[in-house]
Amino acid sequence: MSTEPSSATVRRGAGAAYRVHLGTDHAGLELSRSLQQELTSLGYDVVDHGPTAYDAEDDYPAFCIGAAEGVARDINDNRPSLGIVIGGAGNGEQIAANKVRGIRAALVWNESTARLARQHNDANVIALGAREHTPEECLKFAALFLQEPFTHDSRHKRRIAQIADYETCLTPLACEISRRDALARISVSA
Ligand SMILES: O=C(CO)[C@H](O)[C@H](O)COP(=O)(O)O
Repeated sequence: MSTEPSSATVRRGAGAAYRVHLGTDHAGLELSRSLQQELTSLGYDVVDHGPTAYDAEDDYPAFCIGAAEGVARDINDNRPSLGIVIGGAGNGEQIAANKVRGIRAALVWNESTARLARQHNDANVIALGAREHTPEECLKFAALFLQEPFTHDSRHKRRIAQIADYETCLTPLACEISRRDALARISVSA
């Protein structure tokens, strides 16, 4: 049974290993369209979460949360999947994507942050600012993000697990740290 939302447009590339979910707003629509074409031609299985037409008054949250939910659904189904959310700056789009459980969305603004998003953060979504870069730069950032593996270094896994713990158990990390500090103070004074 397909898990695609009915509003999403799926473009299938030949031999795609990864599915890529895209969501944007009016500020990123042109870039999203050219990224969809490029990524499809590179063999990615592209899912467009909109918008489908230019509207200068549209709002990014639903489109970007839709893309992030697509990634989260795929991860849940053990399907290799990543997401790209685009806006004028990318900030609000990143914030919206990060509200979806299981999503680690990174704002990418150069080649280094594109690589580090995967290497250190195992980011499954990136946000791009279409008004901040040329389309060629954005394509390069997207390609670097999609191709870069996570390092699986234990320190990065530990930090990602701390974020996931907070997300799933709502155990406030700050409380945990202050509890440990308090215990340390007690053992020093004893
Ligand atoms: O980047 C964004 C959010 O972070 C939006 O794309 C941006 O705020 C849209 O601006 P406007 O409505 O003035 O075109």
